[in-house]
Formats: sequence, structure tokens, C-alpha cells
Amino acid sequence: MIDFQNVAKSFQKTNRIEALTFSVQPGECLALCGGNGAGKSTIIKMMTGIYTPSSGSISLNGFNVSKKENQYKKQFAYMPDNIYFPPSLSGEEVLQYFADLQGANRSEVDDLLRLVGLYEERKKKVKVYSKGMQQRIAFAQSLLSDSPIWILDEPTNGLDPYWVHRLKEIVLAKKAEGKTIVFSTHILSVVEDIADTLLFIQDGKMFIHESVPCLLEKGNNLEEALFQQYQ
Ligand SMILES: Nc1ncnc2c1ncn2[C@@H]1O[C@H](COP(=O)(O)OP(=O)(O)OP(=O)(O)O)[C@@H](O)[C@H]1O
Repeated sequence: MIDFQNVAKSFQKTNRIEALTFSVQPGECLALCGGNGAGKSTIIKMMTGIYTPSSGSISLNGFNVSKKENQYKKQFAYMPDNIYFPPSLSGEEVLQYFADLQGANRSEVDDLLRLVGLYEERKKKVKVYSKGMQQRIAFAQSLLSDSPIWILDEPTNGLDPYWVHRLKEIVLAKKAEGKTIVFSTHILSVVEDIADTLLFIQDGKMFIHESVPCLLEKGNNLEEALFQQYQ
């Protein structure tokens, strides 16, 4: 379970996230949406301990997200929105590097390379990978750990339609295994296909927090349901 209690965040005295309270239940898949600059990545970075909230508290499966504590770090796997890859390493070496860093088993690397369709190109340096290929390596990296919570910041960014489809299948399979999932996206059809709940942020405030099936009763699709609420 992910729990946010009155979490706010300011940068240089400007409030960017206003007292946000919500939770994600075990096994739930929550989509984080909102306009550019709304605060999605900031929320995700606070969830993962990269940013410290200005006030309020966050816990992951009961463990406080705080610089002074370590237990919460074992609760989640994370795919950042822009990940640094040592450019001189090949795709295979990058995953081996992350496996070592996370204490994961290197034997999983081949399977993950196959899962993200990069096994044939595993010896190529990541710096020559396309944006979508780098994104798939970042996605594979987040699958090295079998933590109960999986947090993905714009995972479909740069993916072609086939890989968006595959990513949805993989996320749904992980959801069926009982993982608690949070992902951010601008693609409402992805939300419709895989999320249980939508949290829509506008200017750092919660605008909508509702189950996807309930939202879909308000329109033929999520886009229609959401834009009716905007008007
Ligand atoms: N480290 C930082 N220092 C100062 N301001 C920041 C910092 N990180 C984020 N912000 C500001 O906080 C606001 C929210 O940014 P955030 O990256 O969370 O938005 P987002 O919803 O993820 O946007 P996008 O959809 O464009 O990726 C923006 O106004 C941004 O400029």
C-alpha cells in the first residue's frame, strides 16, 4: 500500500504540490495524469524518496519514506522518466550493471533482454540505441527487482505502438501477480486499458481521483469522460 498524507512540495518558496492525501491499495494500478508541469514527476519523486516533501508524510507498505530510513527502499522498483546509462556500455552490460547495483541475479538479464525485444541487439552500445530502445532498457531495469510496488514515470514515452501494446500486456501480467503499480502517462487509452484508478493532477492539486470503470460510465471513452469535466 502507498499512503500520502497531506503531502505538499515547494520549490524556491513556490508551492508546486498542495496538501495531497490519497492511497493506493495492494494490487491496485493507479494512473497519474495531468497537464505538463502539473506535478506528476514531483509526486513520483517524493514517492521514491528522491524529493523530500515540504510537509506531510508518505509510506510504502507501512515504511516511512524518509532519508533517515532504508526499509522503504526494498518495497519498490522504479523506472525514472530519464535514466542515465553509462554510454560506453552495451545494452547487456547496462542491465548487468543495474543487476549488480540492485543485488539482483545476473541470470535474469537474458530473459529481460528477450522480454523487451533487445536480445539480438544486446552487444550494441546504449548510446546508439534509439529513444524507444533506451526506454525499453529502462523498463527492463525496473523489472530486475521483484519488489511489491512498481513505480513507472512515463513508461510509454518514445515507444512505438507495438511496444506500447507489449508494455500494457506486461503491466497487466504483473498486476495479475498482485503488484501495486503507479505509472504516469499522457495517453488516456493506456489508462483505460490497464489502470484501476485515475489520479488527475492540475496545478499541483488533486482534480480527479476516481475508479476508471466509474469514469467510463460518463463517456464513451476516458478522453470524452475527462473533457466533459473540464468544460
Ligand atoms: N527540482 C525542481 N526545482 C524547481 N522546480 C521544479 C523542480 N522539479 C519540478 N519543478 C517544478 O514543479 C512543477 C511540476 O513539475 P513536474 O515535473 O512534476 O511536472 P509533470 O506533471 O511531471 O510535467 P510533464 O508532464 O511536463 O512531465 C513544474 O512547475 C516544475 O517546473
